[in-house]
Amino acid sequence: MRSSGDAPHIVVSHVDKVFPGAGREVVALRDINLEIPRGQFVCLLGPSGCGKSTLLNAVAGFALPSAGSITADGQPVTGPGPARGMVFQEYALFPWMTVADNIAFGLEIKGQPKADIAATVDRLLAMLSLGEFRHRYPKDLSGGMRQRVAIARVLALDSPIMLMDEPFGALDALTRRNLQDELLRIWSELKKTILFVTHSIEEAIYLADRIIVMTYRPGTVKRDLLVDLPRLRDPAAPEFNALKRELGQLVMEEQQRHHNDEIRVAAID
Ligand SMILES: Nc1ncnc2c1ncn2[C@@H]1O[C@H](COP(=O)(O)OP(=O)(O)OP(=O)(O)O)[C@@H](O)[C@H]1O
Repeated sequence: MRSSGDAPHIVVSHVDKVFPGAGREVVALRDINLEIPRGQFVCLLGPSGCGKSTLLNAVAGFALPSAGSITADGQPVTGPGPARGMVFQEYALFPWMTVADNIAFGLEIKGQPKADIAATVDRLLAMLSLGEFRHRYPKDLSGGMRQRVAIARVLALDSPIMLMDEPFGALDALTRRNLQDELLRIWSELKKTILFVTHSIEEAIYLADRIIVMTYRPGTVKRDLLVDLPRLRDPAAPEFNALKRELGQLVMEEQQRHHNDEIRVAAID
């Protein structure tokens, strides 16, 4: 028998998600089955519209599946819960709160003692190199700094699972790489399970233990592959490039289907 430590941390079982539409419904997900072990870094990869965010939101509990089931940290997902922290592309910070207060917010809601909250905030400010910015407001920060605060805010809650929806999509290339490296450092230190949405093939190969390539409408698992390259990975290395070519082909096929679908819909309208 397996101990709970060996049980998959996230289980997605026969999940469908159908959005009703005027005239035509959208099958965003069809029969998704995934078992994600504790501590694995998984990227969901695919072109726009293939259901990556829909799947992430289903695991988060924001939008439940039309059919099938999801368990996370051993519990059925029936809504958002403390085991699953979410980082969005749009930083989702409170603009009227300082950096430190944004990080402290969730802990205050939980009613933690003030001294514990202060200690956690100090630790996270240091971990994400935000010490100098603790009294600043989000509007006075760069996009990269805001995203550091968003990550710190989720880490404050100590969720074993981090769900990340294109968190670095709006950042310039250098800031993005910098935050990818920070995330890898934090992940290896804190041993979180991460489900990370991206449409960047390079980002997926740079970060993930495992890449799930999704198909466009209906969203299904097209390829589920393990990335067996040592970290930190070198995007110029031949093995990295070989994988990039292989995944590029898969993603392009789905992009083409997306394109054809748009032409078909435009012709009907
Ligand atoms: N609330 C909704 N109502 C109707 N259709 C929706 C809704 N949310 C998503 N969809 C549709 O479901 C499909 C999957 O969308 P989803 O946002 O999950 O894709 P994605 O892969 O995350 O794309 P992107 O990278 O553009 O965010 C799309 O065709 C989208 O139009």
